[in-house]
Amino acid sequence: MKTFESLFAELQQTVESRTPGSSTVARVDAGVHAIGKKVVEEAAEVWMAAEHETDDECAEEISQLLYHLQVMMIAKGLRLEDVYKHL
Ligand SMILES: N=c1c2ncn([C@@H]3O[C@H](COP(=O)(O)OP(=O)(O)OP(=O)(O)O)[C@@H](O)[C@H]3O)c2ncn1[C@@H]1O[C@H](COP(=O)(O)O)[C@@H](O)[C@H]1O
Repeated sequence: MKTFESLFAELQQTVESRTPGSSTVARVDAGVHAIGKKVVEEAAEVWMAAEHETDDECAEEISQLLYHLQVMMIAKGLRLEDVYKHL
């Protein structure tokens, strides 16, 4: 099973190597404005799922939000430690 750390390492590698066909590369290339819109959209979907959907559907929306937050971190050149130091 993937973890937050293992997904981040995978995405960093995918973007660094510019893996052909990767949606993550395309999202990073689209820039922080587009990524930010996705973060807000996914956050709203988490909220709606928490209120109106099953726990598993809510968990899936949370996983998508985490993914898009990681895409934002990579687009900004942020490392896990840059975020963790604020936790
Ligand atoms: N974990 C994820 C992941 N979570 C969410 N998403 C993306 O976020 C979308 C979910 O958003 P929506 O529900 O809004 O779906 P949508 O409306 O089709 O979204 P858009 O594509 O239009 O933005 C999915 O369709 C995926 O494109 C992800 N895309 C990739 N990953 C993982 O990232 C890794 C690299 O993926 P690639 O870059 O695609 O090779 C792989 O391990 C993937 O499993």
